[in-house]
Amino acid sequence: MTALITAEKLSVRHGEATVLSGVDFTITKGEIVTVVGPNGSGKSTLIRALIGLEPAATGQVTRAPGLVIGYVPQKLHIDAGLPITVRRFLSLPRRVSDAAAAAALARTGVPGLGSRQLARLSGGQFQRVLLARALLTRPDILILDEPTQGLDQPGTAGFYRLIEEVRRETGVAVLMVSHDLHVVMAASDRVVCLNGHVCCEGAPKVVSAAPEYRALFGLGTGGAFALYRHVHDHDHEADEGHGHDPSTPHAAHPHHVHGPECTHDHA
Ligand SMILES: Nc1ncnc2c1ncn2[C@@H]1O[C@H](COP(=O)(O)OP(=O)(O)OP(=O)(O)O)[C@@H](O)[C@H]1O
Repeated sequence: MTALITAEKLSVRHGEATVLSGVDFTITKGEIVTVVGPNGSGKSTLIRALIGLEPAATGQVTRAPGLVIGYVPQKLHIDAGLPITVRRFLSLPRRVSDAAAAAALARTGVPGLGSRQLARLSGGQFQRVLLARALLTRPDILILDEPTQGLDQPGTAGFYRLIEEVRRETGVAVLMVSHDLHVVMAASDRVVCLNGHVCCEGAPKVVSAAPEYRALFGLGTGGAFALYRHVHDHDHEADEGHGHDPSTPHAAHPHHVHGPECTHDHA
């Protein structure tokens, strides 16, 4: 397995505050990994540190040589008064041919939008245009910070299906931050739960086979809430032996599934 990005014992500080501590993380070629966790748990910070936009206070981040990253940030403010068409936007910062632009828009399910004003797109169309622009760089890894924010449920499910198709066709790895817990569980190879440190991680299919998972996810939004209320009742000290190796995922132990109650520190 080729590691594209690896973090070892990564800590990140914002001023006096330690936002992330002791994070070990790896994503390999073609994997879809989703980071979940409560607001302020450091998800965007982790993404930015992995890309190199935030310095590590301690530990280190290693990226494969020549790695091409297609990054879609959490917030991209487009001034409603800024006259820019989708076609021109796709050529920023690097010019792409009309054929390539049209193909990328078709691939992401928004063919023929090229002449539209960027500021006038719907939320779902805009996310697909952002994805099209990221794909035009032929990335080894797509990094998407809450790509379905503001989309309705069908829009969200459709976006994840698209990501999966693109991965299948191109072999691109995908690292996402998401709050859409139901879809995340269905659409990710691996889920990492963050709360200042990695609380738990593992293959969703292992988690989804567990009765505890069904109790959490079979209840509509109640299930999602239950996930966030979960009491993290195990001792991390006792876990040190298997750490966060995805081959022995925390998620193999259903009671390890997620939750802000896992507020204790590894340090
Ligand atoms: N540039 C910054 N300067 C100071 N503090 C920051 C900065 N960026 C983020 N923080 C703080 O770091 C913590 C983690 O923020 P981060 O955006 O990584 O969380 P998140 O898990 O992505 O949250 P959300 O789900 O709300 O998007 C928060 O307490 C936030 O206030």
